[in-house]
Amino acid sequence: MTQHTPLVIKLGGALLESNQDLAALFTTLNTFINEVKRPLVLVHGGGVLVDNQLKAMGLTSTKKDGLRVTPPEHIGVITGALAGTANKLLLAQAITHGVSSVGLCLGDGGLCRVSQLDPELGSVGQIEGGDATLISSLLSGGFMPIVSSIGITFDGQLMNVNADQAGTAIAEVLNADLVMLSDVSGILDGERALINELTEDRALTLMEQGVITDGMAVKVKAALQATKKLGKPVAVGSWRNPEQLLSLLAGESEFGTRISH
Ligand SMILES: Nc1ncnc2c1ncn2[C@@H]1O[C@H](COP(=O)(O)OP(=O)(O)O)[C@@H](O)[C@H]1O
Ligand SMILES: CC(=O)N[C@@H](CCC(=O)OP(=O)(O)O)C(=O)O
Repeated sequence: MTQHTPLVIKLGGALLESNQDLAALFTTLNTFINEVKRPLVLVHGGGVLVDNQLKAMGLTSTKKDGLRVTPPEHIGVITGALAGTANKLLLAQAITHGVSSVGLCLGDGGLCRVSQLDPELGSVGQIEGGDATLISSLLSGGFMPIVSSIGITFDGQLMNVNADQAGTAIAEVLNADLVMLSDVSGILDGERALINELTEDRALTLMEQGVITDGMAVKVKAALQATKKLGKPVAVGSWRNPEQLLSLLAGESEFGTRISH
């Protein structure tokens, strides 16, 4: 990782359930920003929050191949959970930890162009490229963008985009380095042991064998695509070990799983 290459960190939504882990992570980010002085962008999910909000509204939700089936009547609640509550909780953490930040969604400034992925999934979006202008000017102004995975189609429909796909797409738009932080130490093999280096061939085998499943399969597929487009590995690790994260961000240590093609 070179000094001025932007770094995109994708945060999995389970982090939002723990104030202690949130505080530890933002303390680390503050240190990173002050010491390493590298442009930083956060992209976040919030799957757990979406589950809770839908349940509270008496709505049931299903997933297909790790993606949430999103009937158009659910998109308002999901937008509220992701672009509203999750985004603003993270912004609040940034403020209280002294990190100047701006909360955005994929539609702001044309950051990501989004279209419907598959009519069977309803209001689920896929990203077809984007425009780094807004994020670049925020980074130049010393702000850390915090981006939710809600997108808007060219004809104004709100879309629920998987946050791993949003993270990889934004890393591609910025030609950034990418670290994906989840609730596990990295990608685990059939014996639940951490895999340090994961290549495409092994990833495909582990997905076929049902060892990498659900949200992790979506993450690995998105990461594999990003490693090809970016020409560099993507790291998947835990938000539970911010000290390790700092070493990784400083280019000092191995961390979680490195995915390469
Ligand atoms: N081989 C695997 N290694 C690690 N986690 C896996 C694996 N296969 C499935 N998972 C599941 O994937 C989850 C992480 O994916 P996801 O819930 O989408 O995370 P996030 O919200 O952080 O993006 C883990 O908590 C775990 O339950
Ligand atoms: C289409 C789709 O699956 N959207 C995801 C968006 C949030 C997300 O990806 O959150 P995590 O990073 O916490 O998994 C969802 O509705 O759960």
